Amino acid sequence: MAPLTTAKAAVVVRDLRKEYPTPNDPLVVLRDVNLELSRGTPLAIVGPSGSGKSTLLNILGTLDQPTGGSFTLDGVDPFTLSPKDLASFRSTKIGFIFQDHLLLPQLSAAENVLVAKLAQGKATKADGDRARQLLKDVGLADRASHLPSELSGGEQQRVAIARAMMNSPTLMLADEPTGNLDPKTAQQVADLLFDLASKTGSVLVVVTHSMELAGRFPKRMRMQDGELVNA
Ligand SMILES: Nc1ncnc2c1ncn2[C@@H]1O[C@H](COP(=O)(O)OP(=O)(O)OP(=O)(O)O)[C@@H](O)[C@H]1O
Repeated sequence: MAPLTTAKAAVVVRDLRKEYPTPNDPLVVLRDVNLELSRGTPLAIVGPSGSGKSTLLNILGTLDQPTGGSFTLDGVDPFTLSPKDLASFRSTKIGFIFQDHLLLPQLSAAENVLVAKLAQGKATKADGDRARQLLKDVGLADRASHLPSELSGGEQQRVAIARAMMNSPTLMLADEPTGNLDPKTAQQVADLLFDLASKTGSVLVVVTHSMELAGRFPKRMRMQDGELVNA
């Protein structure tokens, strides 16, 4: 049985389980995952291919539902929310950074940072100012009007980081954020992630195969046999 919840933990995962039906026995990907993270505790999750890292990240991102156990973010169980409330919870509480940054090719860097607000049809002047400040924070003040195709891979990933920060999320989830970058750019992007997460107090969770990236985290865990263990 997992220990009792710590009141100040932003992320609390208890006995989390995820299984997929198969014609025979179900495939159990997450067996018994427990995790507690407070603001300012960056975590790297490592583990072999197929061990369930992305599955866990998708559940923390509320993109997928567990089949057992519980997950709360800022004290809220997102899976009890209506689809509309869940979408709003996700967009305000969670920022995503993927290996393939998934920028919209027809939008400028600044519009990509603002995309969640534009999709809601209500980007205010203050939102525009924040997007510009974020682009400045990631070192791209002079690239705000560039299209993704006019930016390097590292620059595109920095735009994706600024986009993830737009709503000052409680939780920043990154799946192989430096996977497609050369070593020097990867280091710059990792530095930026740390800086921004510590500046904003977001909980940063990164899934990576890179031991170099994982080695920089104060807290590292490994997915092993469906459980998270200290690495
Ligand atoms: N929708 C699904 N239906 C059935 N099985 C799935 C589904 N999604 C993932 N799996 C299985 O769950 C297991 C864990 O997958 P997951 O993508 O979480 O692993 P991972 O640790 O992120 O791997 P990698 O490092 O290669 O990205 C794999 O065996 C995968 O085949």
